[in-house]
Amino acid sequence: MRKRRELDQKRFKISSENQTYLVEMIQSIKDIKLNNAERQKRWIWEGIQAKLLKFRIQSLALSQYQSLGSIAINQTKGILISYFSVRAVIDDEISFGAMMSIQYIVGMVSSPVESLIGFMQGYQDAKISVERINEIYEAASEEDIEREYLRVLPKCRTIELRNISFRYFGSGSELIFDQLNLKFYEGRTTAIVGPSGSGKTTILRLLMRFYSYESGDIFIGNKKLDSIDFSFWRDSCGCVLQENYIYSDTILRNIVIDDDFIDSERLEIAIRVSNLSGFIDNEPFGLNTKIGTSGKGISQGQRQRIMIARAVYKNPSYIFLDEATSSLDANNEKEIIENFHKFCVNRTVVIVAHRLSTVRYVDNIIVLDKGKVVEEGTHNDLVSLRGKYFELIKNQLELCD
Ligand SMILES: Nc1ncnc2c1ncn2[C@@H]1O[C@H](COP(=O)(O)OP(=O)(O)OP(=O)(O)O)[C@@H](O)[C@H]1O
Repeated sequence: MRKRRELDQKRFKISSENQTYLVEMIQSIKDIKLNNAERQKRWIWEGIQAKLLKFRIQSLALSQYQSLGSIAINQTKGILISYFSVRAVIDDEISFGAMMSIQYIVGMVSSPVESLIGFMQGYQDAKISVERINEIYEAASEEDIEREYLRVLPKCRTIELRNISFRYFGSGSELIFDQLNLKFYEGRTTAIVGPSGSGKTTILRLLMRFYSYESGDIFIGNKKLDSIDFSFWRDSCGCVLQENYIYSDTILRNIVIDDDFIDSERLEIAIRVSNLSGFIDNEPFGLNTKIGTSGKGISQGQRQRIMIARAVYKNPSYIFLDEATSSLDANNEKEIIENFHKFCVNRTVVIVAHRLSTVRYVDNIIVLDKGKVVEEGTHNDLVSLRGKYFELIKNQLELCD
């Protein structure tokens, strides 16, 4: 059993590696062609297949040993019983007829014994599978089930990060934030700007509670974010992240993800704000047009607009946008930003952006560098400061002037 479990664990690991690799290959097929990397990638794939084959042979050998063992036990038992019953006949202890009866009974019993051994093997396999499924069932929940969580937002909706220290698991010992302090004021739009890798997206991920921080706290008004129910909090947030996913479903079901009942008023607002009506009207099935892997292909700009509509449909109190308009053409971007400004009144909004067009008119800009706040203020304040913000956007300013 122990050997079987060990083999199964190894096979599971290598099968997962195989699957991850295949998914990555399918997703990056154009890039592989572009870089003429077919041969190199195929070698890696063949290496994984060879490892898989090795484990398959090992588990096949183990099954053979087990069934050989059961045959050997069965045959030895038959030989021993024949031997002793023959000896008993020779010693005149039993009659020849009795010996024949014993042989007959033993023959009748051996088939159920073989089935029992087969059953034991099947039972071991089933037990290993159940153990693996249980690992998922028994995985700790995001929330502590013993604790009571708030299902109402505090009156004050300002978000405050106090002394947050955070590092990604497995990325060495490097802290992404060391005692970071930040405020996103209620009812205002704050933009986070900064060089690539400065930690902008990570802040949004922490706000969405995808990761836990090492120390410090995030406050919503006077309540710790930790004390608010996870799903309630995520329901209160409309989020457009770079990792958002388009499902293989209709446009409608990509905007309205989890509601059985579709609120037509909210849907209309979502389509209007994200400027999607032209795109939807041009499709023969309108909102019911299938998109995603098994549907109609969509452009990056259309994808972003669907994500914006998804966030708006939730009618959230908080909006977090990560480069949400980076793939839009200038006209679409302008219209969507204007629509969004109207929609965001009285909502707390955090925008991560590189484009000046997105951050220029926000209430507050936070400039992040290597996980630290280096400047903060309005666009005009920061431009006249001629510091880091100015450095970041000066090329775009020249284009605008
Ligand atoms: N999933 C992850 N695992 C490990 N490290 C990560 C992960 N995501 C980001 N990082 C690291 O965290 C740091 C901050 O990354 P983040 O994506 O927050 O930066 P960013 O300012 O949003 O960058 P960009 O403008 O390029 O999107 C980077 O050094 C990056 O290498």
